[in-house]
Amino acid sequence: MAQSTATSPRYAGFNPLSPTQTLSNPAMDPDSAPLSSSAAAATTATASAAATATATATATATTSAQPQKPEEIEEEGAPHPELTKTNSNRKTLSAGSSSLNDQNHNQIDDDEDQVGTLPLPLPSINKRTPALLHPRLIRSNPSYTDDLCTCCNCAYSSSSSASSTSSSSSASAAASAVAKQLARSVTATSIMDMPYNTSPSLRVRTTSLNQLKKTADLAIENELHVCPSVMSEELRKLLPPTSETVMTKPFPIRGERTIADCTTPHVIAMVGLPARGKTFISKKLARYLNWIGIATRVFNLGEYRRHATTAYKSHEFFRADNEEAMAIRNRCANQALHDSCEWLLSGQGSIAVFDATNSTRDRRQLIHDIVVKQHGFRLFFVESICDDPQIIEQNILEVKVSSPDYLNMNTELVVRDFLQRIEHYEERYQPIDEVTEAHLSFMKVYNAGKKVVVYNNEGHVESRIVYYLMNIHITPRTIYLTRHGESEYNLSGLIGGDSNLSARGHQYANALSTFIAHQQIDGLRVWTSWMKRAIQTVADVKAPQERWKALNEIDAGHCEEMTYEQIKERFPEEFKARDVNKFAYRYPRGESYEDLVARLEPVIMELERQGNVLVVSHQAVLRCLFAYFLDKSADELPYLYVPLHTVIKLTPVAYGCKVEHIKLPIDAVDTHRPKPKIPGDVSQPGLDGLSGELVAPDGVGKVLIVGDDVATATNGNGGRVDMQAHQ
Ligand SMILES: O=P(O)(O)OC[C@H]1O[C@@](CO)(OP(=O)(O)O)[C@@H](O)[C@@H]1O
Repeated sequence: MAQSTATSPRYAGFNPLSPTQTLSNPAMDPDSAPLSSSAAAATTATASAAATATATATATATTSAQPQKPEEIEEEGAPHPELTKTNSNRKTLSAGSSSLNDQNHNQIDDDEDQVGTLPLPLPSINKRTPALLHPRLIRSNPSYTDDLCTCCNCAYSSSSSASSTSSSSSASAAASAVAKQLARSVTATSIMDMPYNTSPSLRVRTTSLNQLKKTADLAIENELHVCPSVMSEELRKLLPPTSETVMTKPFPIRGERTIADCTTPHVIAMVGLPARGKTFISKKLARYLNWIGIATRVFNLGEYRRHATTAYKSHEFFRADNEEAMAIRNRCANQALHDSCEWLLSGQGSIAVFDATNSTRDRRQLIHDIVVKQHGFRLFFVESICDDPQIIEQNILEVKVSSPDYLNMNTELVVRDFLQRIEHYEERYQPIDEVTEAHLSFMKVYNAGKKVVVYNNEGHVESRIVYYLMNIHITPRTIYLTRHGESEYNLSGLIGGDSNLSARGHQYANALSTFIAHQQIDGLRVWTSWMKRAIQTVADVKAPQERWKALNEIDAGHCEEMTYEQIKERFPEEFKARDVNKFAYRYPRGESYEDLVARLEPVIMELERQGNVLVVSHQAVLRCLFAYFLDKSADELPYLYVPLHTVIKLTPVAYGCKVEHIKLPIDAVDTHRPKPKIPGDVSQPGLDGLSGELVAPDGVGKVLIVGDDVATATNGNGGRVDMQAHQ
């Protein structure tokens, strides 16, 4: 990724109060590294400070308020990829094909019908009950619009009660409605369906609600007939989590933080010409948001179109005057948007990413009308603008060539056809305009992150998205993950602690340095935890080294330096509870995997900014990092197989990651404890059957065994070793 010439201070001068900000990418800005100071030393950043915050308060929105017709089909989204490697067969694109077309603002609106059912496997929709909705959503429902609560003007009141004659009786009736909704949600839904019901504190709430469910009698229901603002603390705890009822801790854990921050569903709508990396951004963003605990799903219009028709024969399909195709495209766009909103309403997710070109003002207005006005959701546009022919070319060659649209087609023809497809879009493309579309909230990413503009940032979720997208890059690189060499505690089955390497652990340290030297990795940096076993493992690795406290192993609290058997014996209930929900389980006075993910977010952010990195850490920590790159769920994460004396090599490709497991030929104990069939059982073989075998679970990668010739080769001449500590 090209480096910006203007730099910004931490968070790139990002100021939510400023309506327009032009930000530089902080990728090489030492100040913006969350934990790293040494990263700064390595950067060649041309970091002048001060993001050019060209805050222009553009107040007048001249956008037409008339009902909009979806005039243009906004599809795009062939399979994606990281627009990375150069290709020797690369064709040069005509300069004209990549130019942005800011003209054609007077475009026709094609007709649109809201029909069209696609055979997509969408989840069944259970509407959220109002009690589970954010007040904004309740307000957006006509039956809840008129009367607000007399206590606090919240939306816990409604006009739905025909009997309400005064404001107080209206409030009481409304409270009653809410209580009924609550009771209904307790009985019929939904707490167990909440995406984050794994959080320990939610577990408490779930239990309470389940009890309530059992005993739900009139008395309890009556007690709930008050606005949450005046409800007792006790009662409020029983409410399903809404923005009013979730009490976050000073350092909230993942699930709680998520619910509190993301109570209002969001639609992230992509904007941009084809081959501008929109699908890449969508998928990567979704992976990140899911990993931090915000349930996110991508709705890719290209997939809808391919389900709807096999009519695509050539770029002619995308001509603006192709009425038949336009009708199909419009139907698909409407359906995808409709499904996004339904999915959010169902309560299954918090963020829907609408991956389409959305390249005209009218289309964006229509999206705004549906998402914001009709549903009361938040809407954030992410426009990817690219006039660098090389990036566009790479994108076409690496992603579009393998698109189902071009099965069995010669590469040259694909490139030609796709460039013509882009031209059809260019005829009508209208980049987001901060004057005529001043009511929108958006960011613009230029040339894969060289420059970023943020406008009307509305909140925390948007800020995180902006920050994340400012940090990712598409430069080819490789990340190596490995655990420390076998430790003395590993040998005796003790968890945690800070022991030294065993004799075999030292052998692994030698083998690792040899392996790394043989790889001849350009600009490699080495990150380790602060633990002795990790630091000893890279003693001979010749590359700049950094120590991250955030990479320390999971804190087992009272169970530190015990074997699993000892924990089972001394704390049987705790031991069992961990097996029941290993992701959410927090050791007494220690951490959970959920906590670990939160602790590791800055590491991921910094990893995204870096080039080649070797991370030497621990079993639980590496599971979390691995899960981010492989898009693994919270259920799978704590059981990912990360054996000792094995290097996991991750190479970004297309929209994902190539994974190689490279086992160096030094024996080690197996510390993997599979999920037992019976919680708390230490004798039974696990459910995943991984114990003792080096396999690449789920076929996610291949296992390579590096031969003795490499492992015993002499160390290469290494580079400078500079040590930095991170806290
Ligand atoms: O979450 P589980 O499966 O217990 O694995 C984490 C454990 O792995 C261990 C080894 O048992 O990690 P490591 O040796 O990599 O530091 C423990 O220290 C740690 O508590």
